[in-house]
Order: sequence, then structure tokens, then C-alpha cells
Amino acid sequence: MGFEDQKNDQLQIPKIRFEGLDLSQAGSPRWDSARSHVIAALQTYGCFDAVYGVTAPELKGMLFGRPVLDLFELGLQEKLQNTSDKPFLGYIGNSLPNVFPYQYESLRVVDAHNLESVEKFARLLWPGGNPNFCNAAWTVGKHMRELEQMVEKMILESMGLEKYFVRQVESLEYGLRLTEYGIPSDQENKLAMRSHVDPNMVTVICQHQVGGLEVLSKDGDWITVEPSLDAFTVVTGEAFGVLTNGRLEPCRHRVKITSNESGKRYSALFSSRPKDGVVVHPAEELIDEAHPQQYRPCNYNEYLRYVATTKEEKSMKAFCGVAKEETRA
Ligand SMILES: O=C(O)CCC(=O)C(=O)O
Ligand SMILES: [Fe+2]
Repeated sequence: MGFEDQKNDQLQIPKIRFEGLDLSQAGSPRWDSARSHVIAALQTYGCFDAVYGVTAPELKGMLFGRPVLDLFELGLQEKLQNTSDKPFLGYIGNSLPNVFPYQYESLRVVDAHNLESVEKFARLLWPGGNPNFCNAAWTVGKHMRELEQMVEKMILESMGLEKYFVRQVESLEYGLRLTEYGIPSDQENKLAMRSHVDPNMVTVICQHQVGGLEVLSKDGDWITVEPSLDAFTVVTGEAFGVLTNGRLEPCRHRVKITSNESGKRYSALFSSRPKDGVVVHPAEELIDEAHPQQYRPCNYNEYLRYVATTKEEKSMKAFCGVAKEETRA
């Protein structure tokens, strides 16, 4: 991919304090201060750690105990019940030949902030519906969605787009992806997931104990994101790049597991993506002579189908980007 293995162990992604903040505090001095840190971090690194104090270890403890183990101890036939008619939104795993070249299994709970939706997921996998799993996934889903929405609001406010917040939130679907990694088959590079950008709006990544997440800095250095008990890592995806007409570049990241005594790594990802049929386009307020339109309107599901056609990395720039010559015309 051309991103050489240049590491910079001195660099760390910014940590921003979110304890006690919620949407009702929008406009308060604390909110505004967090917002300016969020936007600076996203413009420089495409990501940050949202520090949640005591809430984060509580949530992590709830999810990464029995509930996550119960899920991955299920047989493949049960896991395969987690389907979706859209690419990448159901079970993904190396148990499916030729699908995924890593020691990796992952399931996605659609609308994890909604208890009924989590219960529907659980009933498919366990005859008794696993109330313990449901409670953990739902509680985590609710918190992650609140964090995701704060970040959405802060970004829109900083770009003068706050009037679109309600419409934006209504246009999104949210999911919780739970993943188990084994020892990377690529023992030379220890790569457990190749370098990529997420196609969605925002992803909240929750690493558990075994680290591995790395993000690429603008200078081309890979920065290790240590799993931290009191924080969640927030990264923005390609869809936000389209909406902001390129003001927010998606965060390039990968997973490299260098030390893993237990042989397993678990992570939880809460992400927001445009709902079926939603067309993402650059906000007209962000297009002017100095900032020509960078993307054509993009039907998000069509983009995912395009991404799913081959194993090579695809990009929204290639799918719906406006070429430089076109913007000058
Ligand atoms: O497991 C992680 O820490 C990150 C995984 C990831 O980037 C992804 O699934 O898109
Ligand atoms: Fe990712």
C-alpha cells in the first residue's frame, strides 16, 4: 500500500476528557473546550481517545467478561445466523474460505443502542436469548451512541453545520461489531488487519487488554494506540470526508499484534453509517471558490457494494471523487 513501516513511539494520539459531558451541555464552556480539542485532533490525527473516567472500565468489564466469551464460544453454524443483505454487516470470519485472510471472527449487532434489536440478535444465537449478553451489549451501545452523537454534533458545530444535526442523526444506523483475533498468520509483520480507512461516519473503538491498534499520522508514522482502561478511541471514516467536502480526512489504521500471551485479542467497535438509500454529499456551505466540490453525491450502500467486488482496497475518492480538472472547469 506504500505506507512503509515507519513507527514513531514518541507520538501519542490526543486524549480528550468526556466524563460527565452529554448532549444537553452543548454550548457550555466545557463543551466548547472539548469541541475545540476534538476538531483539532480530528484535523491532525483523524482520531482521539475520549476519556471516560470510571464509566469506561465499568462498560468494558461488563462486555468483555462472559458476554463476549459466550459469543465466540458458539459454533460456526450459530455465528453464521448473523447475516445481512448488505456487504460487511453480518458475520465475517476466516472460517469462511477465501473471505478474510486473518485469524479473525466478528459479528455485528445492528442498532445495539436499542434493547429489542439486541434481543433479536441474541435469540438467533442462543435458545434462551442470553439476557446477560443483551444487557451488556445494550448498555455499551447506549453509551457509545451518546459519545458518537456528541462527536457528530461537535464536528457539525465547528463547521457551521449545526442546523443539520437532527437530520444527520436520523439518517444514520448504528451497529456494535464484536471481534476476536487469533495469533496473526503473518508472523513476520504481525499484521492482524491490513491498513484501511473505515467507510462509515464515525467508529468508536474499544480495545480490550491486548493492544494492536495503530493509526497513521500525516507524516507517515504509525502511532500505537495503547488500550487504555478509561478511554475509547474515536476515528472518523470516509463518509464524514464526503460530508465535510474533504475537511476531515478519514483515519488510516490497522491492527498489528506484537505480543499476545493469551493468543486472543478482543475489540468492540461501535460505528455509525448512513441508512439504506441515504445519499451522502458535501454540505453546500463547505463548497466555494477556495474549496471546490471534492465529491459527487454518493449512495452509501452502492459504495459498499462496489467495495465488496474485489479484495483490493477501494476508496470513496475513486468511487465519487471529483477529479481536479473537473473542479477547474
Ligand atoms: O480491532 C480493532 O482495534 C480495529 C478493527 C478495525 O479497524 C475494523 O474492524 O475496521
Ligand atoms: Fe477499521
